[in-house]
Amino acid sequence: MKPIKVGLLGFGTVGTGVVRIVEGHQEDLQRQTGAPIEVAKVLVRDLEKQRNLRISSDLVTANPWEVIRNPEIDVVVEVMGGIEPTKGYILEALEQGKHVVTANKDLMALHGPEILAKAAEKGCDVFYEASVAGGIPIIRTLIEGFSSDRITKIMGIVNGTTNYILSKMSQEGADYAEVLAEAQKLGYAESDPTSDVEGLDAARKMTILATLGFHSKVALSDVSVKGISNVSKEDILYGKKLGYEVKLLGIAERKDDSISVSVQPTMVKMSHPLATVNGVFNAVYVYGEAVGETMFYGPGAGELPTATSVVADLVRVGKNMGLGVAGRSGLMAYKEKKLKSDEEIASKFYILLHVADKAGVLHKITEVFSDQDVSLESVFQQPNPAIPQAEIIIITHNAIQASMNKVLKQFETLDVIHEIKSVYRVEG
Ligand SMILES: NC(=O)C1=CN([C@@H]2O[C@H](COP(=O)(O)OP(=O)(O)OC[C@H]3O[C@@H](n4cnc5c(N)ncnc54)[C@H](OP(=O)(O)O)[C@@H]3O)[C@@H](O)[C@H]2O)C=CC1
Ligand SMILES: N[C@@H](CC=O)C(=O)O
Ligand code: NA
Repeated sequence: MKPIKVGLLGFGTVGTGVVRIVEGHQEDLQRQTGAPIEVAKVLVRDLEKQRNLRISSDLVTANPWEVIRNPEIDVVVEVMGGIEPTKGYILEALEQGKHVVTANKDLMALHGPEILAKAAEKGCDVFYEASVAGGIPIIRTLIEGFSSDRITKIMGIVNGTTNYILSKMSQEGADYAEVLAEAQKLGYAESDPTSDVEGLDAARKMTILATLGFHSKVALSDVSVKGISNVSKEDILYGKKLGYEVKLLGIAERKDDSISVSVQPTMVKMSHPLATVNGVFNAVYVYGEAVGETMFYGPGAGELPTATSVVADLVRVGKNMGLGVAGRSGLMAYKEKKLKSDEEIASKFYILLHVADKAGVLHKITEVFSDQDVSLESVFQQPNPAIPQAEIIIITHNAIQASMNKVLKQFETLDVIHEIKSVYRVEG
């Protein structure tokens, strides 16, 4: 039986996991694909690096063309990351008639349509399950499981690093910088963790999910993004007091055929299932008109969970090769895209203010809200000897962003408000 020969681009956290699973689960994989899967070549950047090799050192190269233009190789698995030179390598591999499996959300969010078009032209498969929510099979769920439904909302905790940080801050009062270093050590973070903590990694994943869920070409630039680097211990503490957990939430909604996609720290009501997702775990909540509410949960990053998705994609390629049906993974983005402006988006809001600790302050603040027709769900005030001022924590009822912006603008003119510390969207 002719083996399915695989060339790996990258042999870091995910690449090592791929080799481990291909080796450890070989018999089961072979039963499904009908042929053995063989890692034939592995590209790395630095040949001198100390590695725990599970393959013959002869297979390791620093020359990309030994993988991409190797006539023996059937499938290129891209787990090196980044946009360039990676995009060029993938396009060349497709040009050479090779199928591609990738974990690269940066690339798929920015250039997915171009890569998928090239694959369709060449009759090759491109699968990218690991690119969103590492070990959760959410991409094939959207493409296949919900092909009969109309999805109207996708809400996700789709970044493992930030969820790990926020959970440790909430549960153990841990220090932000220390937990980030831990997440890096555990192999969860991107090579530049700024894209994790500033929300860009989650925005890339939401771009992919929204494109698949709404059948419209959502661009990364359509996503409004805010990360967690300014989330304070205070926010987490006060959120808890009021019954909320702070989560970095991606929210994609379609209403009256207009789409909005955002990523931001959000107060999630503790009774909502997303509030209970902790550590490196991810979860994606999907609402379909026919199916109603669904939720998918699992590890969002890490060596073996991510590699599970990569190897599952490899099995799919192997099956398609056997059946002669490769090359049909094109992007089904057939709907015109209409974007909703941020100003029109309605939600509840959490606001933390530092104010003068004197009579009449609360009255002035509530007056501003009523001027803008924003009603309040709860207001909580306490002195804070550390500042020394008072802190006011407010949760509003549903209000559109435009009204909230006007409230915040008016707050800036009130001398009793010393600082608007935080403003977050509230869900649940
Ligand atoms: N880690 C995770 O949990 C997850 C990662 N991903 C995605 O998977 C991909 C890989 O991530 P991860 O394994 O963590 O990354 P690592 O940094 O651990 O590994 C990257 C590998 O690619 C090689 N490499 C990088 N750039 C080049 C280059 N220009 N030429 C040749 N080789 C190169 C590196 O070589 P060398 O070893 O010599 O440095 C290394 O072996 C990324 O796209 C990431 O976003 C997706 C889901 C989860
Ligand atoms: N850095 C990413 C890795 C998986 O995509 C994360 O933390 O989720
Ligand atoms: Na996935």
